[in-house]
Amino acid sequence: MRIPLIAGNWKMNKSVTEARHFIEAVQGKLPTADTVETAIAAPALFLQTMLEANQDDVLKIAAETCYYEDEGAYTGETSPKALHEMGIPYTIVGHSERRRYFNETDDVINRKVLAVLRNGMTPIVCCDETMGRRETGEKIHWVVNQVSAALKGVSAEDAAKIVIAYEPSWAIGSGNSASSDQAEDGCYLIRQTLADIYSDEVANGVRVLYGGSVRPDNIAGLMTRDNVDGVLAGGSSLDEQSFIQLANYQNL
Ligand SMILES: O=C[C@H](O)COP(=O)(O)O
Repeated sequence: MRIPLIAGNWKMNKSVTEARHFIEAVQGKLPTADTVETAIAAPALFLQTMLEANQDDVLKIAAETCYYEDEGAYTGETSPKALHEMGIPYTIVGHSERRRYFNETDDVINRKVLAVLRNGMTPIVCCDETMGRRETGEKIHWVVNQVSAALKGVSAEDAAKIVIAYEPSWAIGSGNSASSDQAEDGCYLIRQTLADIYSDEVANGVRVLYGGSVRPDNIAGLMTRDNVDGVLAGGSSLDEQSFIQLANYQNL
């Protein structure tokens, strides 16, 4: 059984103080991890404060990115080794904003996936899709290529542990979520790609999330779909009450 994962991605928002207040506010209000797992990915400079405020340890504190080397002369980068040492379990890799604004290529994303796994963490690998490609029917190649490139050299054993997020660019921050049919299509395609690369067993164990304008008023419909195992929410994860609602979507 795949335990749903409701994850937030704060991007470059909030201050350290606001981050601490958020974590304090959600204590005791999130489902226990054996029913629905919850995570917030935040800028690296907030993580220690968030870990310290996370007294009940239900919420997973995650990173938004990291570098693909463990240490060395890479000014300004975040070490996956150091993240693991802090107790960070998840790191987002290959978000479309990293691809677009920081020129992350499939090769860089693949190296980061390998680095996150090598350091005992789980990558949340983001898979993008542009409106133009969706309309011209190129979606299949685009999604399949991104998943295949990101997982190059990843063993079946490691692949079984990863999380993949299907995040169409046209839905991110637009207020227009994919419909539940579109989300299911994208997540199914990713699972089929995993089955082709590895096996049905691996594909059926991997959690595939949908991301793009997920809100408390549309999460329940998305989560009814067979291949949608959770969400990666941006804007609606910034407010604690909204995130608590997302996490408790089964009661909405
Ligand atoms: O990682 C999260 C996605 O970029 C979605 O962001 P959004 O919920 O603000 O559309």
